[in-house]
Amino acid sequence: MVEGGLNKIEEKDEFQQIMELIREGNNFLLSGGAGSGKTYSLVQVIKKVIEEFPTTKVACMTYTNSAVKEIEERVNHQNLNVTTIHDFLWDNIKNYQNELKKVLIELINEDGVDKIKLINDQKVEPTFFDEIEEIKYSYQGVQLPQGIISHDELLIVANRMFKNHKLLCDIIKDKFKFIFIDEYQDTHKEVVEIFLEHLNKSDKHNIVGFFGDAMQSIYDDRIGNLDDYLKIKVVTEVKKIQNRRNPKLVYELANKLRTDGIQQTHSNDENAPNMISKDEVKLGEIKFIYSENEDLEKVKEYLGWDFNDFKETKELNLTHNLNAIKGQFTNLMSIYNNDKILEYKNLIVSNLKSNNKIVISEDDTFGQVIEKVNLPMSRPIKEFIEINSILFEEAKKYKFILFRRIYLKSDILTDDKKQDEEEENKKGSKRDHLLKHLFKIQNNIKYYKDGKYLEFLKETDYKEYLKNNKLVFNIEQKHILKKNIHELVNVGDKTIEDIIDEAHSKGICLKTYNLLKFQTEKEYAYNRIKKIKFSEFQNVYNYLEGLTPYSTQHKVKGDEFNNVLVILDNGRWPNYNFKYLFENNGNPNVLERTQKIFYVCCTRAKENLAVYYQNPSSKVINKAIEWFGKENVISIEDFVK
Ligand SMILES: Nc1ncnc2c1ncn2[C@@H]1O[C@H](COP(=O)(O)OP(=O)(O)OP(=O)(O)O)[C@@H](O)[C@H]1O
Repeated sequence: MVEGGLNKIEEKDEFQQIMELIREGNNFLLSGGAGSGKTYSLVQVIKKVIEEFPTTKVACMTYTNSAVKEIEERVNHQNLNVTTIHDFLWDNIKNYQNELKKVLIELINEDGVDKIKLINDQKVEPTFFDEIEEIKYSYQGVQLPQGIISHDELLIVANRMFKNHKLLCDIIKDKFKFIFIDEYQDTHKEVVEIFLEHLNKSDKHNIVGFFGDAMQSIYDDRIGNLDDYLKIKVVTEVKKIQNRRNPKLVYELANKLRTDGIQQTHSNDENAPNMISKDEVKLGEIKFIYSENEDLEKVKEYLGWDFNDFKETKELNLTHNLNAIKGQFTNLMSIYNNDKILEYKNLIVSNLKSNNKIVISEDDTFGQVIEKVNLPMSRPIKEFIEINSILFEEAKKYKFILFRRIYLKSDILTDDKKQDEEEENKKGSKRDHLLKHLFKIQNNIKYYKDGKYLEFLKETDYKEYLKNNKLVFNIEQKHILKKNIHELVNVGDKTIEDIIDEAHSKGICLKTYNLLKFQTEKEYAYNRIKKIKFSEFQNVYNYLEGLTPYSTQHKVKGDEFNNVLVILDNGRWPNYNFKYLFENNGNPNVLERTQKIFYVCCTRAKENLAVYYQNPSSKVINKAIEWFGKENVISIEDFVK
């Protein structure tokens, strides 16, 4: 009887199986290899649920704001609420300020919650936040004493809020009968715990659905898989086996790379992008190209792809640093990523957190704190300071209470989540106020250059500028605006500071309060950044807007392109090692991480895939022959000959 029932389920396609689980009131997990059409299924399920349960609301959480936008556009229904996970959690707890304050105090005072700690691990009274009007959420560094929590803290706080408060669980279950989570494998453990454990406190009923692929879990501190929950049958798994994106050679290679045994086949759906007809799948191309020396240009020549067609042709490097060299923004990258004075400051800050004997006063400069803490410098820090002695002298003069809050990290520079102004202001944006301002200037320039005059008029502050100067927007002003933007567009060798000043004085992009705040509170960082040429910032802009052929291997998850070139260079990142991957050895964590990122990269290709390895061992070449086939393993030196 049971067997018969199971067979019946297996005959149904994944969509039908999920709908059946939903109707029976079960949580589900749709897992499937790359290109199996999980996003497509997610949209299909949302549409069906909205149709079948028209009086209920559906919450759908996904990773990036661009994914949010895509799903919203594809479904476009008032009963659907699509957000990032962080925004969803914050929206659902932010109105319970008293409880938020209590939970924060509980966490500050609790041992073992390292992420939520005050300086010197100071413990606090229950009244600690009484003076603060409201707890806020912002990406810009933790400022716990002011009641501001950031990205990572939010997850811990939200988790505790739901754990402590059954009422909150009741409210959310009442509000959303369906909660769907896309790319579940990259979700933090705290989030899964909320939905699969804490919500059970409430007797109300709702359904949680997860979509994703354990093989594509490429971030370390995330849940990775739902095996523990599947075992106790809190969630039922539905597998998607067919591949709709990749040509045959690519998905056959992907089958060899998977470590969990899932083997994909193509669908018989003639509308799928990888099908020529109902019965014939595209073959595609795969190549493993190697050389003894750095020969990337020759590799590209050999491939003959049009890398200017950056929408369909991508070169995937492991790190933003590698892309910064190719995309020519190394100066900005090194300020955001490699300021050893700030690194030293961070070490001092964490030292202070664990050492309550040193007393810091409000007037202390960074220089005075250095003397009080007397923390030895590592060699790279010493060397950096030797080369940048003037910068170090400047840094030492800043008040420590402000200087300690300066936070530069490559993530801030390379965050591509925000694409339009409305999104810019959303919580969760990693960009600092200076970068936001620079993006606004460059949007103006780009709209004008691309002939998008309506967008330009919407973006520019010119009307506000005229109002401030008691002028009206007449024909004469239109001419002046045209002249102004025309001049601004030619950035030449002007610095970031020159362009900020010029855009302001010409009324194109007025300096905001937030910019001024950055300039004064983060003067040290601003003084460094302002000297860089604006054209270098434009390179960053183009890179982040996808207007270059370069991308990181992590960033392309979920995307697809006709031609994909994967560069197998570890970029001095010890977490990854492509040699281990091909030789199947080395540190198991590094190996697993590399296997996953390589799987993600290879499965982006809709037509042609090439990987480039410099200086491989014979063991690496043998593995390449096994995976790619002898005829597809090519020495670029042979090609040149
Ligand atoms: N039923 C379908 N009919 C036609 N095309 C489909 C169908 N399902 C998916 N596709 C197409 O197949 C491709 C892969 O789908 P999708 O991006 O949803 O896969 P995915 O499982 O999310 O992949 P990944 O895990 O690699 O991100 C897309 O181009 C999508 O539009």
